[in-house]
Amino acid sequence: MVEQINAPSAVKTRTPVVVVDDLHVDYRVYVTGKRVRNASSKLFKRGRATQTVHALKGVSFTAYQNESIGVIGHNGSGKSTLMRAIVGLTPASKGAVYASSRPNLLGVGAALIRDLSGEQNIILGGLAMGFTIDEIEARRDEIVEFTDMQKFINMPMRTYSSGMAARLKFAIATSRAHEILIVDEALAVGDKEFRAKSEDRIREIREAAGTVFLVSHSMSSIRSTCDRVLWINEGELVMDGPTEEVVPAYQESRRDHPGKRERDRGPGRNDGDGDQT
Ligand SMILES: Nc1ncnc2c1ncn2[C@@H]1O[C@H](COP(=O)(O)OP(=O)(O)OP(=O)(O)O)[C@@H](O)[C@H]1O
Repeated sequence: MVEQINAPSAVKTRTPVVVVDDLHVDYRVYVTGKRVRNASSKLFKRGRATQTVHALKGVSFTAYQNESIGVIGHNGSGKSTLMRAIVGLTPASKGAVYASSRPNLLGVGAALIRDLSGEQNIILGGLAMGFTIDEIEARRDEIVEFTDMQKFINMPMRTYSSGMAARLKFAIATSRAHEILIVDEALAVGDKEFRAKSEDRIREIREAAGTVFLVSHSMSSIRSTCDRVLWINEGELVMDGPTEEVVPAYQESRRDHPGKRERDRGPGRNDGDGDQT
């Protein structure tokens, strides 16, 4: 599927890789201990009532090959839900997601084992991503070098800090070429130097004809990595456009609502107000 875009001097072609069409996601949450009416006996009895959280309310956009798309919005706005729906981990209540190939949510986390060493986890994570032992062996040195944890690579992962574990996870997951890669806050726990390296790698993936979604509260990461930004607010896509337009509009809205800035502050996160690391 190729969309033709008319330009004044030439006809440019862009290849859509993800189409999100009027996507709605509802979560049903049990409210424990709430009294619900028993219809047959007309008596009240203790039971479990459900409440619906309408996390996404009709989001639509098209992502194209070679784009690096930032996804921003304050806590609980629906960013992760959108990413999980794109990958297929969270079902749509209404609407649909179409993708030209299977999108990958960064994280071989589920495959990694805390009692194994970093080295053993590289093999395990590589196998989980479909590499053969020979292919893993060929990438091993580059993965270790990327983590910059040569001294710790034979120690059990349970001895790693959250930042070290995130480095290893990022290095393993991005050792493979991805057509559609989703990075959800993976950079938040890294230090400044690692974040810069990770951002370079995201750019490399994009240059190799990949499409990258980066969910982040760090406007500096978004600015240095993304050419387009989706701003999600209360489950709705409020703005979709060039980074240099969407980020200032988002920051301006937060200046008007300082309470949101406090809510978004969390460990390792930036609140989008500036270019902190
Ligand atoms: N598994 C779940 N069950 C019920 N409600 C959920 C679940 N996951 C998310 N929600 C709700 O859906 C809404 C959107 O959450 P989501 O995690 O997508 O937000 P987010 O923008 O990624 O937030 P953050 O920036 O804090 O990571 C929130 O109201 C949240 O409470």
